[in-house]
Amino acid sequence: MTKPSSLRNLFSDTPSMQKQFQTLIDAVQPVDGTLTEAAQAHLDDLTKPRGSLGRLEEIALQFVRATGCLKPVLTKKKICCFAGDHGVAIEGVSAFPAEVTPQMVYNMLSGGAAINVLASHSGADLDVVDMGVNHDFPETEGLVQRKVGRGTRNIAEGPAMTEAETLIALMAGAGIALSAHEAGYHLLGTGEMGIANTTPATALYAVLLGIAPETIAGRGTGIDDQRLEHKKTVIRRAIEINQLHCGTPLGTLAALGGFEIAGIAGFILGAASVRLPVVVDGFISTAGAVAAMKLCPASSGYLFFSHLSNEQGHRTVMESQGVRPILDLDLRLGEGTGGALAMHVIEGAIRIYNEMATFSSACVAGKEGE
Ligand SMILES: Cc1cc2ncn([C@H]3O[C@H](COP(=O)(O)O)[C@@H](O)[C@H]3O)c2cc1C
Ligand SMILES: O=C(O)c1cccnc1
Repeated sequence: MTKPSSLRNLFSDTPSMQKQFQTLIDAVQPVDGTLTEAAQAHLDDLTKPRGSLGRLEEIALQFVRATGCLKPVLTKKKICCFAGDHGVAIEGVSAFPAEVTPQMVYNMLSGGAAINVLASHSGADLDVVDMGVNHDFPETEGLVQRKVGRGTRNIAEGPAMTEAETLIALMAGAGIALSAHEAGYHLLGTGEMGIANTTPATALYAVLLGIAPETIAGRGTGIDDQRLEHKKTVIRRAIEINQLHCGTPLGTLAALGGFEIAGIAGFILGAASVRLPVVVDGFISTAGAVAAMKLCPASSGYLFFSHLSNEQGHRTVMESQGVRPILDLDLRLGEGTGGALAMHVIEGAIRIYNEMATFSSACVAGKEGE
């Protein structure tokens, strides 16, 4: 499926790409834990019993630590939906044909997809990023062109991408986050579109987290029992055939990932390098996040896991990371939909932190005995 692309030719110098990528990773600093005490004291001084806003308080603390700012601003939000095709679609692992990837990109560009509605509902701007769709799109507003190839190779037969292609996709994602930072965004969200991409996501989890793939392989777009068994076989074959390439997180991402998944991982690393928090969507976006955290553990503090996907396996993955996602709405769509919804909650938490009165400013008596 993959053909040479102009982008790939531009960056064919792998050592220099590796150097650039290392510079990006080195720029990611751990979140600022020294602010926790002051931020907690502020939360405790607001006119409410201590801790009564539960996870909103935790979210506000995390946002302060991530941004390194005791008075954080959160008004401008952007969701980037990364799109890519997958060679493994030919194995019949999805309930839908691969043509749906470009068709859904067009749908997003004309405003008709779920993510258009929910991004607009949460006041977030939306860009669709062509990381590797097997179709040439005309220049369109809202479409960011970063095509690395026209779909990955079939992971059941060998590596999805070369390490060079993976570095290009990672750096493209990082560049998009850096541009968003320059444009003044305060919070980013991930999304994805790519028929068959629950298959590489599952294979990545299995290898990066050491989880048996059959326990986390799910129905994706709605495959039946027979196709699910076949999908598990395909994933097992992909892991086996790519074993030699999976010695490092980068090698694993290249062998078993996808252009949009690598784009998401890079997007997260780019955002983390400039202390820009990212809301991670569901099952596939989380695979990009896990890859980012394996490549650079310090990036984890910048991530808000938006929701628990209904896709089989997401709970196991979240538990393995010690994460309790913000929402649990039985969503299993992707595109960034869960992230868009969780932005409401995060924005609510920051408004609470910034706008509530304190006991002294509102002349409210404190807890008896204190
Ligand atoms: C119409 C349509 C819209 C979507 N929006 C997101 N996905 C989601 O489903 C796909 C992954 O599931 P699988 O691995 O089973 O193919 C991805 O494109 C994901 O974004 C969609 C899928 C379809 C069919
Ligand atoms: O949770 C998700 O993101 C998801 C689940 C199934 C299919 N597509 C996306």
